[in-house]
Amino acid sequence: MKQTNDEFDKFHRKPLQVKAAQELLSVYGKPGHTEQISLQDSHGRYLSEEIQATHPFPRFRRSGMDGYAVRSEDTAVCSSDHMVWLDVIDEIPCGSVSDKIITAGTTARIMTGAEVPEGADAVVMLEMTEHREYEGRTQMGLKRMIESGKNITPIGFEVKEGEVLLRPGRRIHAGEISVLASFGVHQVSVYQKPRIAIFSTGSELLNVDEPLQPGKIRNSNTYMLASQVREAGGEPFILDAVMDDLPLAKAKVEQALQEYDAVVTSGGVSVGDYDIMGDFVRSDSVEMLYNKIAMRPGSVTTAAAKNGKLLFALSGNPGACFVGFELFVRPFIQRMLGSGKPYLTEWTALLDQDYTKVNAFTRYVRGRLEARDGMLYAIPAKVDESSVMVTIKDSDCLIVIPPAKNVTPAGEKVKVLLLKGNTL
Ligand SMILES: Nc1nc2c(c(=O)[nH]1)N[C@H]1C(S)=C(S)[C@@H](COP(=O)(O)OP(=O)(O)OC[C@H]3O[C@@H](n4cnc5c(N)ncnc54)[C@H](O)[C@@H]3O)O[C@H]1N2
Ligand code: MOO
Ligand SMILES: [Mg+2]
Repeated sequence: MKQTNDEFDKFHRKPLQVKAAQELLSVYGKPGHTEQISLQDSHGRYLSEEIQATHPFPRFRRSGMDGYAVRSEDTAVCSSDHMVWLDVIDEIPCGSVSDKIITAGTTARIMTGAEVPEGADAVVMLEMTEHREYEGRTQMGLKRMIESGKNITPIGFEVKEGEVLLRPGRRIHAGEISVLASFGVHQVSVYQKPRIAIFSTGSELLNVDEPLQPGKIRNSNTYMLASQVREAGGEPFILDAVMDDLPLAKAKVEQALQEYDAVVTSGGVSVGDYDIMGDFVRSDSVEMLYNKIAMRPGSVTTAAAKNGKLLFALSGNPGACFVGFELFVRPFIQRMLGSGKPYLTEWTALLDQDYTKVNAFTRYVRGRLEARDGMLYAIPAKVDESSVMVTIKDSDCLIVIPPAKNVTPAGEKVKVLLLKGNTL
């Protein structure tokens, strides 16, 4: 399905479907190098090793309550008018192991989390018991029958020995950290963060710390992309923006392609006189993969390869730049991190209101998800033009509107791609 450079010119581009373009890219970005880091530093990183349970968890019969370890059969005759008294033969704080065996007529005081002593098969809550000193012995009294197993967490209740707990490519969050800590994995093997070079093209761009000048704007795409790279699990390297100057951009991209795992640029991919990235990918310097996608925003989203590395030349329009990253760059980064699910998670929702724009291409409309009356609604942003920046921040999904000649009505089932909380 790959197209050659000659099949394209600036104005006659052959649009690829999003899926086809994603497939074309999918041969790039194999899981990369790994490194060992400390458990404390592993939050947000991607595991590169399989974690198996080296022991059952819990590893011993664990008391779930502060109370008394008993033999349930000793309590069989308990009732509201018959108190059974048991001799207290030990006290077991958490972290200690009793060397006593609970035999008929005896019990041991035990704390939550402590190992239940041999002989006992249940734990009685402290609040259910009474106490006395009787003929020089400390005794616990009980009026309720306790069934076997009560308040004891059995060995291996959570995890059996040898069970696979985490697989390579799993992003490490609080729950994973807890597993790693529990099994003593203090040095964690993770994939190195893919190193992604980012730069914007455009003579109109000012640095964020520069005062505004007539006709110019501050460069927001570079920082937005850097943030998206981080979110996707990569490490962004922000290079200085370049003016609309082809030789300059060419030198910069070629250099960056050697030094980084991939290069992401924004701007200059349309048909304008100064759209130099479009000219660059058509040059012999790189192998163009596509320069038109059947989608909106970002129809001019472009990609090229050189020596097995990828250049993602995204549109300069902020909305198109954002979507282009999520659909094409993010999966590449995710693949390098061993992720089995590199693409945004897809759900189905009901369109909250009529979507009136029509198009021959599939639209990825920024929007918000809301749950009402047990149904999930997708609410398109009020303004979703490709050139609009400010509503990106209010979006937690992309609503997929297939090519439509007419209004897409409220209540229609639509696919939504989750932008947040998409990690498992
Ligand atoms: N005659 C045509 N004109 C345009 C077409 C077309 O098909 N025929 N397509 C339009 C569409 S759709 C898009 S999308 C844009 C794509 O533009 P480029 O990718 O070439 O991007 P630029 O021309 O460089 O910039 C577009 C827009 O974005 C602003 N921009 C650029 N870089 C940044 C940045 N780093 N931070 C913030 N904003 C940025 C730039 O100032 C422009 O306003 O082309 C349409 N035109
Ligand atoms: O590339 Mo433009 O963003 O399709 O609208
Ligand atoms: Mg342009």
